[in-house]
Amino acid sequence: MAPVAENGASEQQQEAPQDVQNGPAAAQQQQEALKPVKRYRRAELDEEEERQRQLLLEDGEDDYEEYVPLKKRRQKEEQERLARLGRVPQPTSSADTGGTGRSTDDEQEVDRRQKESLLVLKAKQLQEAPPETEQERQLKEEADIMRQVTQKAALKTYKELAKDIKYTQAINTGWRPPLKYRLMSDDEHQKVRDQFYIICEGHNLPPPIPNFSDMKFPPAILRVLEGKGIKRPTPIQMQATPAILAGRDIIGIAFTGSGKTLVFSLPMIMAALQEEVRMPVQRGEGPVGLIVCPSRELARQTFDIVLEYAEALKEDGHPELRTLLAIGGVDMKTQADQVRNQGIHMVVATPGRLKDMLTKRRMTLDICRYLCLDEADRMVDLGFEEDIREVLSFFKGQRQMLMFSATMPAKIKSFAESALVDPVTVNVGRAGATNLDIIQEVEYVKEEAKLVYLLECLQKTAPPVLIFAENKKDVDMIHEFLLVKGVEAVAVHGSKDQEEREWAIQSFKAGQKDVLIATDVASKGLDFEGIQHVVNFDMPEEIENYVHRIGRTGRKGKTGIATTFINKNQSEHILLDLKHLLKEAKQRIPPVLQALHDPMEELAEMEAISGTKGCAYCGGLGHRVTDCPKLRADTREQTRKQQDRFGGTGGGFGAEM
Ligand SMILES: Nc1ncnc2c1ncn2[C@@H]1O[C@H](COP(=O)(O)OP(=O)(O)OP(=O)(O)O)[C@@H](O)[C@H]1O
Repeated sequence: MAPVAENGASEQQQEAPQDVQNGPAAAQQQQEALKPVKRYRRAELDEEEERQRQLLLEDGEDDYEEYVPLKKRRQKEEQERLARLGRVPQPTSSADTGGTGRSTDDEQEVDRRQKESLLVLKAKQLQEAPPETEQERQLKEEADIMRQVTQKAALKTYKELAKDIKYTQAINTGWRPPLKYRLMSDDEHQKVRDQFYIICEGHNLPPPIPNFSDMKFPPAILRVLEGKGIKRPTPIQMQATPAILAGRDIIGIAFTGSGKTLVFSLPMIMAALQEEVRMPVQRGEGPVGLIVCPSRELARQTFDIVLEYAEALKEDGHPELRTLLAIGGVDMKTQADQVRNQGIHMVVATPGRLKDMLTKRRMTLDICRYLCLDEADRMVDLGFEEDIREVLSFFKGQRQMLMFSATMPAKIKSFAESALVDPVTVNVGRAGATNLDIIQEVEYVKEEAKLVYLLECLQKTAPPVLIFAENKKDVDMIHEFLLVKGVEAVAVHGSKDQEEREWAIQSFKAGQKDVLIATDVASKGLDFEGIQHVVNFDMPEEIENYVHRIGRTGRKGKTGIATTFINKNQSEHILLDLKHLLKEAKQRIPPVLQALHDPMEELAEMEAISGTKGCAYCGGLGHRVTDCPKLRADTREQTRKQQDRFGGTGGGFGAEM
């Protein structure tokens, strides 16, 4: 007897007596219903499956693939393999052989293979595979290295990490491009990008807008821009400003002097204004927007710019926007009082002081929704990564995050991407490329002849001139020498106190001093008016620093000269990087660099296959990541730090025992 369905049948049986009263047809239907519902037997199920399959095929689903058990699949594959080798495959199952059993070598081979573990099979496969070429091996090695160096904890708050909070949409600012841009097609927007060499990545790209008034800035801001002779946006401003105004997270890469500061400062001012109008910032509150810079000098410069635009807005009757400069070397109490007494809208800070103020509860990021890391890669290089991570943990909700620099090696880019929500990358020129408005001259000068030759070099152009040296000691030595020779010179480096640093920069900016001698502290982001000539008293150890140093000239479309002294004290690596930069910028390559053996010439093919030019770690064009001196130095430094943490090289747990 067929099995009875447990629920369905019994319910139908209960309802039956009422329905029988409704005539013969109904009675017959009822009889059917009264039949016990049977469970399908296996054979019937197979028939049913076959029927469904036929139906699917009739419906045009002709990509149906019959399920074949793994064992059968392996046998089939093996037969095909043997057939390819020219050996006649034998039937393998007892069914196929008519129950004669397995007798041939091939069958035994198949049997043995089926019993082999996946690991053994994989090892055999590898043995059978064609040998790896040297290029393939190196590319794999490079990929491994990059995977290791980019595997860092994501830039997120502790709460976001703990609760696995992921933001998927950009912040809604309410800003939209004017209608005429919204009516334009994507192709039309792309034409504008192509015209200005703007390379953009990301979803739903906002349009490039080639004038400031269409970005909907208030008249006060347009007036200040015009007063500074800033009439048309530069390519990075054209594309990145609308994207930021629309609330998007951004990685902005453009050559030195291309106007990146305005790209992130103006939208921050607009965000602060919007917030103040919506709900005025009270005592103890703020900031709404935050810009973090790697040096005090750069923070002050950005702060001054923000102040100027905020003042102009106030003059035009907009609410007051208060801005705080939070940098080391200045009394923290004054900075904290400003927050406590009035509340602030915007902060421009260096990472150390910012972290201090937050941990000491002198300021919160409770209402902060805008964060920009200027010279982001340099900040990570300078060891501020952990400070930034800590600062981030003070945010209470989603923030719009922006990262800018002229150099952005792949390792930083992928690290940055971990923090950004649906980001837009705006690239104008290759990251790490030099500004083409700079004439780069490289001269071989013996160490002992450098000072004398420097004096001669200063004759190349009129002041102001900037001189860079790697070491503080050299900066002091050059400074003294020039003062003795009657040159109006000032000097800046990290060991000078804050007052001295500020005075030197201000007097040089104001044109009271002709020459500024500095370590790399002054190389990133500082915007000095009309520098004609940058002299590199030595070649920096990292090629990115060279790009930033010489980028102090050739700004605002003016041409500048950069002279770099090299000699045998420089490593071949950095000289090769330099040679490639000069080549890329179509500059004269001096014979001493021409003569260098260049391994990259042999690796040109690999560059084409991998699509990565030069080193993915530091951005140098003269070597690959497998040969990167910076990576080696960073690894050494990391090991040293780890050893320190565990009690020094000879100490640690071992020493305690
Ligand atoms: N659209 C513009 N037209 C003309 N000048 C501009 C424009 N935008 C900015 N500037 C001016 O160009 C100079 C360089 O700008 P900024 O310092 O922002 O460059 P940057 O890209 O940040 O350079 P760096 O990479 O060296 O930091 C500034 O003096 C600024 O006032």
